Formats: sequence, structure tokens, C-alpha cells
Amino acid sequence: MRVWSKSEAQYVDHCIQEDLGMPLGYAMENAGHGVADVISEADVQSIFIICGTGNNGGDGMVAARHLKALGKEVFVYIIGDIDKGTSLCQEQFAICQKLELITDSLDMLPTCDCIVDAIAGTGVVGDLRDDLRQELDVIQTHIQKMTYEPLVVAIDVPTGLVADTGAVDPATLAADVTVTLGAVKQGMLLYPGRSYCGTIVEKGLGVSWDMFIEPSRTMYVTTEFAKKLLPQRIPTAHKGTNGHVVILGGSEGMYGAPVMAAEAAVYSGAGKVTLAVPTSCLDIVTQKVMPEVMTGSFGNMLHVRMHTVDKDAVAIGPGLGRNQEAKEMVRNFVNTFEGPLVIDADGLFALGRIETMGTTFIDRERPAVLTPHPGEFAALTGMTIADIEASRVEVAREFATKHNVVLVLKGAPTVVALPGGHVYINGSGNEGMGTGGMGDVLTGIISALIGQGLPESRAAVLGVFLHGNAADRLHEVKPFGFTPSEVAREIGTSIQALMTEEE
Ligand SMILES: NC(=O)C1=CN([C@@H]2O[C@H](COP(=O)(O)OP(=O)(O)OC[C@H]3O[C@@H](n4cnc5c(N)ncnc54)[C@H](OP(=O)(O)O)[C@@H]3O)[C@@H](O)[C@H]2O)[C@H](O)CC1
Ligand SMILES: [K+]
Repeated sequence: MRVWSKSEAQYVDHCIQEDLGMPLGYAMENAGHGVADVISEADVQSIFIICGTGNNGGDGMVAARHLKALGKEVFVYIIGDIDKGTSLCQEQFAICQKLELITDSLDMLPTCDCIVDAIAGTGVVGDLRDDLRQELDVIQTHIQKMTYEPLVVAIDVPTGLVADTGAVDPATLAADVTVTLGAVKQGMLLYPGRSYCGTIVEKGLGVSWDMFIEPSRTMYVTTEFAKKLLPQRIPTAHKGTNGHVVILGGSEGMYGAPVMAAEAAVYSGAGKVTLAVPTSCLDIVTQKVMPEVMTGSFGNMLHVRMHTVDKDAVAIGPGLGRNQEAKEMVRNFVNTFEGPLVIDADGLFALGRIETMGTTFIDRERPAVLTPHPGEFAALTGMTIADIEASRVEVAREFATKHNVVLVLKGAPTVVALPGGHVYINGSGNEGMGTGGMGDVLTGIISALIGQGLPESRAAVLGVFLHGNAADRLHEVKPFGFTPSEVAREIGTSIQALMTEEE
């Protein structure tokens, strides 16, 4: 599903008028009609529509007219000075006035079973002003005093939700349904914004917009989308065609991480999996790991190279430890290995600040996949975690483009940024996944998909989705307490569900 930034929404606005010569009022009519359709499908009779004086308010008044025509009781309340509003908003206001829909007080709000937030959408500049905050607080108080819970519907975005970042003003009304226009806005998929949108319904503007903007700069990864990324298996597939994956990891006391990564690669369909660990760990790891995984050891770079030469995917990092020896080994390996590569956990730690790797990543023909959580990403970039979280889509995009890597920035939601600047916001996963080892499993899944022949970018986007989807299946049975290994074992079922997903 396509995702818009604020500037893309505004650009489409501009193109509708300038390139097509289509009056924006047509788009507004479609927008308002779409909102009315959604509300009319809900079981509500009386609707209180709070409109600002921009085009978001105009959408609200178009919806008011349609709802009235459908026999609903409708009240339109204006916030702001209509004489200073946009011409389209003033036009709709004049019609609503003649239809006697305008009220100048909030008195009827508590009698309504639906409240519509059409105060402002993508046109908000900066933080909400105090006068609007106060109005929103008064509305909030009215809603809280009601003896039943009204259906709160936001038009385009809940007012005060920053369309690009998902930041939310404290006065923002949480919606049960957000009817978003044209395409979902980026901030609606990011936290805290996501929790203020309720169910997201997309409605069109009566015109296709993909001729104006590149169709896939930011995408939301849904089940239907992920289905298209699945690898195809030939009927004669065998372990030689399904890829040989190597996991390099482990250190004394850190045996579980590489074992989980290797086993996840097996559950994700790798043809063969070798787990290579430091010599001192070999015996314990061999006892722990499932029999499908081959084990090997390394004591120097020559051994590492022997394990990784001509392999279909190599992942380095899980449980490797943070001592100087491990650090040097990683840097040396990453600087010289040209094959398909995934770097995670202690492997990322060893890189330190990304600049210290010179042009290693930029020079690679096949981009490496880096899978940091925000803490690891902070170490790679020198940014604070707060700055990363405030703008995870844009910082991920910038990093991937600048360093020619596939960046999997883990979190809620995980975003995958590609060297060409495309970003995929993941649509699966849940809060039960916050358990040590979950990242190791993701590394195994992505490596196995690369091993099966998927390009790094596709393997990362699909791997992240499958990982979250498998966890969502477990989450249905227990909200938390499921283990990373259980998630790995569920991957096959997730793949099966995607394969049978209706178009
Ligand atoms: N994308 C499309 O093609 C279409 C979108 N539609 C709808 O239009 C809005 C965007 O409309 P726009 O007129 O650009 O702006 P808004 O209505 O979202 O916002 C303007 C109002 O917000 C007030 N405002 C702005 N900043 C602040 C602030 N910091 N604090 C308080 N209030 C603020 C502004 O008041 P001013 O006094 O500053 O003028 C306006 O009242 C989009 O979201 C869609 O809903 C089209 O209808 C169809 C095509
Ligand atoms: K709104």
C-alpha cells in the first residue's frame, strides 16, 4: 500500500489543479463523499462535525451535506474565522448555511453518537496554537462527560498528528476511524500517531495520482504486498538449489543467539545451514543445535574464509561478543567479503561509527543488509535514540542511500530502507516480540531468503514481514511469553498463509 508524506499530499493537490486542470473542489467532493459513505455504514444517527477553515474543514462540510441527504441529523461547528478560510471552505460553508447545518455552539455535541474531526489535516504548520488546543480540550471534556461512547471519525488525519513523523499533540482527539484521502499518511503508521487513528480507511480523490509521483517511494507492507515477494520454488528444487547459509557468531556464554539464527534459517527453507563458531564454543554449540544444522569452528581469518567461500548467504554477528579479537575479525571480514552479507548484533557493534568503514559498503556490488535496533543504529550514526525515533523513516532512508546498504531499522514499526531511497514500513508484528533472541531469528530468516535467491532488498522486506506475521499468529494465542524459537517454527505457516492469501 502506497504511503504519502505531507509534501507528497500537497504535491498531488497542486498537480490535480495545474497538470490536469481539474478544480480541487472535485477532489474535495470525492473526499467528503467518501467520508460520508464510511459514516453512513456505521450505526449512527446524529453527527457533530467540527470543521476548521482550511480544506480539511471543506471535506467535513461536503460530508455533512451528503449525510444530511441520507437522512441523518447533522450539525456543523466551525473553529476559526471563516472569512479567513480557503475559498473552497467558504464555498462549502455558504451551502451548509443555506441547508441550516451550521451551529455556533457545542451544545448539541453531547446528544450526537458520532463526532467528526475535520479541523485540520496536512495543512498544519508547526505545533498546534494554544487557542486550538483549548478548543480541543473543551471538546474532549464534552466527550468524556457523555454517558455513551460516540464514534469519533477523523478526516485525513486526526488534527495535531504530524503527517510525516507520527508525533501527536497532547490535545489531539483519538479517533475510532480515520478516513484518509488519496493514500495513508506516513505518520499514521508510526507511533504514537498510529494509536490515535483507530481503523484506517482509505478513500480516493476521484483521480489516479500515480502519474504525478513515483508509485513506490514509501510503501506499507501488507499481507497482499508480502505475498508478491515470496520466492518461487521449482518442482525439482533440492538442497543445492535452496541455498547454503552460513552463520558466523557465538562466544563463550553466548551460545543461544547463533543457534537461534541458524535454526531460523532452517525453518525458513534454507537448503543447507552451517553454523561456525569460535573453536572454544564448538562442542557446546554442537550439542545445543538441531541436527539439521552443520557446525564448524574458526580460530583465524583463514578458517572464516574457508567457511564462507562460495556460500549463498553469510550472516555475521549473533552472540559474537564485543572483545577486540571479535571486532577485528568482523572488520577484516566485512572489508574483504564480497558475497551476500547480513550484519547483525555484535557484528554491527564491531563496525563502530559507519564512517570508519570508509567506502567498504559503497563499493559493494550487492548491498549488505544491516539489521540494527535503535541503540545499535545510534552507535553506527552518532545520533540519539530520541532523534532516530522522531523520524525513523527519513533517517533510515538517508542512511541506506548514503551508505549503499539495505537497512532494517528494527522497532515499532520496523522500517526497511533501500539504497535507491525506497522505504518499506512493516505492517506485521506486535508488542509480544520484545524478547532477547527475536533479532537473531530475523537474521536467520533474511539470510535464508537471500540463500534461496531473493535479492537482499526483497529478502529483507519479506523477512521482516514474515517474522512479524509469525509472531502475530502466536500473539493470537498468548499476548506475550512466546519465544523467538517458537516464532522461527511458525515461519512455514506464515508462508503458507501468504501463498493462499486471496488477491
Ligand atoms: N491531498 C489532496 O489532494 C486533497 C486534500 N484535501 C483536504 O485538504 C486538506 C489540506 O487542506 P489545507 O487547506 O492545505 O490545510 P488544512 O485544512 O489541513 O489545515 C488548515 C487549517 O489548519 C489551521 N492551522 C494550520 N496550522 C495550525 C497550527 N499550528 N495551529 C492551529 N491551527 C493551524 C489553519 O488555520 P490558519 O489560521 O493558520 O489559517 C487552517 O484552519 C487535507 O488534509 C485533506 O483533508 C482536499 O479536500 C481534497 C484534495
Ligand atoms: K482532521
